[in-house]
Amino acid sequence: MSRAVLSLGSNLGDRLRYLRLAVEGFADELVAASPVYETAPWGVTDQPDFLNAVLIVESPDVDEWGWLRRAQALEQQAERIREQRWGPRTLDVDVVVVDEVRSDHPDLLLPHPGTPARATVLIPWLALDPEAHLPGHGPVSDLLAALPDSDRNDVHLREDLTLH
Ligand SMILES: Nc1ncnc2c1ncn2[C@@H]1O[C@H](COP(=O)(O)OP(=O)(O)OP(=O)(O)O)[C@@H](O)[C@H]1O
Ligand SMILES: Nc1nc2c(c(=O)[nH]1)N=C(CO)CN2
Repeated sequence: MSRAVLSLGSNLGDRLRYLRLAVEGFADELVAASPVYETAPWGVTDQPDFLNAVLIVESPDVDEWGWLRRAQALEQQAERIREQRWGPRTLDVDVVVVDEVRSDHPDLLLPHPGTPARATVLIPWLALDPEAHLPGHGPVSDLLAALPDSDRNDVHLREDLTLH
């Protein structure tokens, strides 16, 4: 049995449709889906706003590499073209954590190294699991509290949008 936290992001085309495509792709393993958030872009800031959300998925048959393969297959289905690091995309599915697994393989870094600094991941994750902790880093609520106000203020709940 493995349980993973996946982060979803889209800032091109019909953003909600792409996030829903990911949810449908994980329908058999879905434990919980977060609310949808509209977020200002970090990294490359000169690009459209993102929709971001987090899923918790669980399966007896899928290990961490299996979750990565599944994530990448869904990105492909979303006609994702990889052009620019941190640039616009129809669908980004990152594996944030898988249980307590640590990996320093460049194709699968676990926990995902961007997580502690990304309010766009921490806020939706906390909405699903207020007790969440990031292996090696501690409570997700503490990580979020350590970020600048401006990062938290860039993440806006979209109560009018749902993932299913
Ligand atoms: N935990 C992980 N989840 C998803 N992809 C990962 C992970 N760790 C390493 N990778 C690798 O990252 C590459 C994908 O990078 P991608 O283009 O999605 O980066 P990005 O989304 O622009 O940046 P970031 O990874 O910082 O969010 C793939 O080669 C993938 O194997
Ligand atoms: N707000 C926001 N900004 C981003 C995001 C994202 O998911 N949300 N993903 C990026 C590349 O992984 C780059 N910048």
